[in-house]
Amino acid sequence: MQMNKNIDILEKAVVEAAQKGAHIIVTPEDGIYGWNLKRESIFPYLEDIPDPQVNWIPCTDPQRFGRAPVQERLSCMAKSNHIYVVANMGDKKKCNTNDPSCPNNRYYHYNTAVVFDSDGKLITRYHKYNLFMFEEQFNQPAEPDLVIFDSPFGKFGIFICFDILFHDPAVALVSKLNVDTILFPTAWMNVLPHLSAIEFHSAWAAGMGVNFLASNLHNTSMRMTGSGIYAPDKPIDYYYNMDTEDGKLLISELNVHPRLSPSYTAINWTSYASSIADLSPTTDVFIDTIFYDEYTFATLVDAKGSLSVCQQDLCCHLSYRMVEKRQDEAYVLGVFNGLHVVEGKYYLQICTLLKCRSTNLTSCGEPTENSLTIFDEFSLSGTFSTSYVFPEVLLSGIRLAPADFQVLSDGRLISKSSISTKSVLTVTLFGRLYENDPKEQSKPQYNDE
Ligand SMILES: NC(=O)CCCC[C@@H]1SC[C@@H]2NC(=O)N[C@@H]21
Repeated sequence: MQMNKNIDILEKAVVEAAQKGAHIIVTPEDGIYGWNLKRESIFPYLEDIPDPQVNWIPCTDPQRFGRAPVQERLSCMAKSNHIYVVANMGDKKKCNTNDPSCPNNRYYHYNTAVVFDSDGKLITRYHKYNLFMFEEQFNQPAEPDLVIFDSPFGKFGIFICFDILFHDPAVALVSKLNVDTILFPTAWMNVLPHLSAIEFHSAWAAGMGVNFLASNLHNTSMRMTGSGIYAPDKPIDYYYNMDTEDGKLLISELNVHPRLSPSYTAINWTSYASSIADLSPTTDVFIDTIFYDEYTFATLVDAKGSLSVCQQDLCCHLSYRMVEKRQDEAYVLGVFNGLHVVEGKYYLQICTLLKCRSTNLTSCGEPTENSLTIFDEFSLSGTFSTSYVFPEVLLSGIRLAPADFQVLSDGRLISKSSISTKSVLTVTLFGRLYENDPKEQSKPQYNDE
């Protein structure tokens, strides 16, 4: 009954999307079974989801693999509206005591993304690999699955929420399997200045050169808002709303093969910064934290200038010009080159220009949402030792800046002339050095019921 209430909401969106001509719809993580569930309490919400190779249309043969009311309903929704439906649900897989990892209740529980094609056939099943904290109700699969499917509208890959911060399966889907579009159910809590949903997801699409369909839950009390339809060169449409509890259906048209579009060029992220003759770091620096990481910062003292800050082999370089140096706002250039260890371990290389929460420099890196300073121009680059760099630009009021910046093939993130009418909050090159990640993420495996 509870899951049907949630599916009723999703169904309205599916019907509207289909009526408006959409070919595929993505719905959010946790959108059907909900929240605050432990291993024992989630069990009744799980279904056995078969390997899609069985060629099954649950809508027409609902009992073939036992009771499967969620799969039956999703399949019928896809079939009757003639649209691909992507949803998140729970899978259960029986195991036995010969398997030392088999949980006490003899079932593995998986956080799972399913796709039904427009005939209602189950065509993919993906088990989330990188579980976030608070997901003790689920098990991590033994290996990351690279789940893809072909359709008349391009080649798709799928992963879920926290997966986006890691190499497998997210990066491998693009670099090894060349997918055009990522399907991304998520339940994303926003963290400024670098991990707000619309900011980071659009940057990942740009850095990886793919279309990205991000469907987030909308729950402002949990800082969850921010869905988007992103192309590599710009966000096509997005929704961010911390003022009301209203969700929104986003519908857009995308290039089926974004990397074939003339605007797409491969980027050498190190080239420009490495070529600057005088990249001697600014001497007047200070240390402060952003989301538990210790950054080295230098202040933008004048209305225009050039600054460099370094941590080990990562040097970040900024040239900028402000319309006016406001006395009531402070901006800094920051660098972080190290292992992030809170809520998961991942190695970051970050260059960032950001507005401090107040003119007190101890506030730099603390979340802040608004600014008044206008830049005529900026150019940010870094000596990255990774090719995985995600370019973020966030404007005052948590808005994206689709037409106001570009990334040059030598790795510079530069403003376009239109930036001089907007107030900038953060400009960031968010790099991930996957090869420096610890092999084991030391995640607890929850075995108790
Ligand atoms: N549902 C998930 O898999 C987790 C959401 C990811 C949240 C991102 S990752 C690190 C940051 N911490 C947060 O609270 N939000 C950000």
